[in-house]
Amino acid sequence: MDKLKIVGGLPLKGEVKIAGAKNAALPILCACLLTDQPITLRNVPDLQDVRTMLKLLQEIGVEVHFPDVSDRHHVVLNAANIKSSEATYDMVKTMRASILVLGPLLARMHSAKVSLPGGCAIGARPVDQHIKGLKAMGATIQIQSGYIEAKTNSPSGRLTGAPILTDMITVTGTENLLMAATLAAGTTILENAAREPEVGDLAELLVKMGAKITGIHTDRLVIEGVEKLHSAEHAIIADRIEAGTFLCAVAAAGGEILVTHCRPDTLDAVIVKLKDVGLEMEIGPDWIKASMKSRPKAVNFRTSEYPAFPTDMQAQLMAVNAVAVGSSMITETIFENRFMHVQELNRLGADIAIEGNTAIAQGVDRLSGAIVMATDLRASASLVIAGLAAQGETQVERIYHLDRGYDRMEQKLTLLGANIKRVK
Ligand SMILES: CC(=O)N[C@H]1[C@@H](OP(=O)(O)OP(=O)(O)OC[C@H]2O[C@@H](n3ccc(=O)[nH]c3=O)[C@H](O)[C@@H]2O)O[C@H](CO)[C@@H](O)[C@@H]1O
Ligand SMILES: C=C(OP(=O)(O)O)C(=O)O
Repeated sequence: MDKLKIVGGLPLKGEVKIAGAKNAALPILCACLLTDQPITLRNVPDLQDVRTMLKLLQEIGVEVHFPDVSDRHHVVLNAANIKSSEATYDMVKTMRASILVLGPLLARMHSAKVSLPGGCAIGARPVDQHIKGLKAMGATIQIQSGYIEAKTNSPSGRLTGAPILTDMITVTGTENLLMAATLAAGTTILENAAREPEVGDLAELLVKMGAKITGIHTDRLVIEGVEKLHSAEHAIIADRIEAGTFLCAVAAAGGEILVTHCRPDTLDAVIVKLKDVGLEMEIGPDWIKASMKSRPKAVNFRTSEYPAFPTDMQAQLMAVNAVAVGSSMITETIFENRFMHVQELNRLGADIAIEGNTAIAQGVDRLSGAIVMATDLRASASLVIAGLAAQGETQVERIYHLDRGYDRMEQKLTLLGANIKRVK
């Protein structure tokens, strides 16, 4: 298993180019299932979850073509010949986002069989709202031997548009129902829809494919179903979580970096907190110049749905608080078990205690390198940030979690002057 060795204490300096968003790429790759015509995608991040999704789509019968073999960010997908409507346990267990094939397969093929995702390190993460919404659209759904078995019932085979109000805001739930609704007969109204920029990016691609959607980027999506969707081209939106991760890295380790190819307008809540931390930022339309000349100041924050502070940035900003002047309270409201990094940060010398869904961090002068274990994707990123700020050598083990969601993180950090190496 690969690990990362980091010798910390060096300030970061240079330019870093942000990749396309994992959480937009995954649903957008699944959207190709909605049509028998090719979908051309650019700015696709080259990371493990995308490779897993492409493999799953190939198993289903999608042709995956890289027009330039040396460029994995430009992909053409063609789902003209779907041969299976199944996502197996083996695929779903490695990546929960595999559930995103359910809505499109059901809408286009009129049946689908998708393994029920289990819980994961950060929480139980049920998919009851996905199922409830598809049932409201006329699907019959049974849970059989760990699989969601879904089929449509109408004589035409199409789902039926319906009003759907989810019990909570769910990102992939909104995406699954949105994709299913594009091919349903009649109008679907998704109330309490997630407003994450990645949902908006998916909706924008669907409109390019011929879908009729209004209310994009709001919590009320109205979808008038059409009989067929068609070919389209789309560039995936920049990854706001990757950009935020590099901003936290410079806030913790010090230095001056230029973050390019990003979307600062999707990072408002993160930028507000990083300003309070003391990170100086100059912000352009698609770049952020960030410099940190002193020790960070501790900030309280609370995660919530977009546009509030994202849960996917909680662990990284906690690493900044770990080395900040003062104490902070960090409240996680989205997932019930997203503090697995606390114990590992404490192994590096941090002073963080957990009380219910709140972590209380007393900033320390310095962390000192140690062997730590990554437990999930963003926990890994927070350990890398802490390792960059720590004195001495840190080894981050189990970085397959990190590889799921970051496109070449250690190469990018090396270009910024960090001493970081992947060890096989
Ligand atoms: C691939 C992808 O885009 N992943 C993101 C997506 O995950 P994901 O879409 O899985 O997260 P959700 O927005 O669905 O989850 C939000 C909360 O709702 C609960 N819930 C959700 C659905 C459901 O049917 N029942 C239910 O109880 C979940 O357990 C969680 O507590 O949004 C999360 C919240 O911003 C992010 O951390 C993930 O990075
Ligand atoms: C939790 C995350 O991803 P996923 O939903 O794919 O597990 C994440 O990106 O931080």
